[in-house]
Amino acid sequence: MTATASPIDSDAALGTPLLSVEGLTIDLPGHPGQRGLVEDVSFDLHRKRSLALIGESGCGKSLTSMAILGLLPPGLPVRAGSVRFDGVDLLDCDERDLRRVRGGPVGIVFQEPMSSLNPTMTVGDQIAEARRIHLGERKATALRAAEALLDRVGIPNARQRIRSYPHELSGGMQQRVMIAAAIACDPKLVIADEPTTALDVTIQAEILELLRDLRRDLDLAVLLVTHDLGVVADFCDDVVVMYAGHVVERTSVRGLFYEPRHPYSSALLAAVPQAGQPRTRLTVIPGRVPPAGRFPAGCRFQPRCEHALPDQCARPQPEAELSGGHRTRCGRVAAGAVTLKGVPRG
Ligand SMILES: Nc1ncnc2c1ncn2[C@@H]1O[C@H](COP(=O)(O)OP(=O)(O)OP(=O)(O)O)[C@@H](O)[C@H]1O
Repeated sequence: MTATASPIDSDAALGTPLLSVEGLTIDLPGHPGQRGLVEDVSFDLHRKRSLALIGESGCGKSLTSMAILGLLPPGLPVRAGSVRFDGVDLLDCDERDLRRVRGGPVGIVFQEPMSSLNPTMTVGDQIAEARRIHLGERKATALRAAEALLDRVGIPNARQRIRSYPHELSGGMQQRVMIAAAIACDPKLVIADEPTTALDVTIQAEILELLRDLRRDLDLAVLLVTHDLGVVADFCDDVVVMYAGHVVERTSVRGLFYEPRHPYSSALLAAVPQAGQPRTRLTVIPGRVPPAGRFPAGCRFQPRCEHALPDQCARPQPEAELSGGHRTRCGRVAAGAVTLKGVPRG
């Protein structure tokens, strides 16, 4: 695995972020004000860049991405924070305003296309409907655009395929339709939550390639939710590592792979097989992510961390900024008491 993304860019050089999540906190239902499902999550995504939200299952990646567009399941309250997109705080928007954002300036691609596509409408009508709502196009114009979009995302015989229903397409083709719908109204940002996880490995690579081309051609910013570090290395510029609802590290992809600054990130990297390295036993992170409601005080990774000091790590760990905008939520790393291993260079 190679981290090919750009070196760490300073926030100042990149200008105002397109998306800025600040202090996002989501309560565990029935436990207001306690250790949240997602707590004090902050990150910036700049125009034309791609940022990965990574972490093991249950770390809060999906809740964070759903909260951005007001799509949290009912009963999950956002206690605090802001989500500024293009200057507007989406947490202050009502449902009507959010509908204008979703599928318009922000496209969404979910893991399971079948649960997002309408099974009773042809794929052409679904894409055309988005253009009619968001861009005010007439039906015939919108259908022509839908055909061009299906062609753009690599669906053969687009003229015929606009009349297909989702169940008549393979999983990979359905995901291409989802992507066509996501880019239908000239978005600035696409949020993709595990877009390739449900697909065969060969199809996964094709879908990632498609997303990469679209990102370049359409100047898109992409927020990618994934637990696949290979995808992160191939596709992303920046990365936010989440653990048990906290952001534990924020950096460039290069920063993460070569100079991780949180023991959890370093442990994640050690658990990935390295091509070209002699076969050795893979390191496993002992234990598992604590269930919601059982998060420990202070550093939530502390019970699984080989570098933890019980007294110190049970205290709150504020995020510390290191050189080049690299941020960690480990007080021991920030103080220089712990040195961590990344992947070998070369
Ligand atoms: N509706 C809900 N009510 C209570 N807890 C929930 C609800 N939805 C999610 N959670 C909990 O919130 C935590 C974060 O879930 P989330 O789906 O964001 O994790 P994730 O990192 O995206 O995991 P995965 O990779 O498996 O999708 C988990 O502990 C989950 O059990």
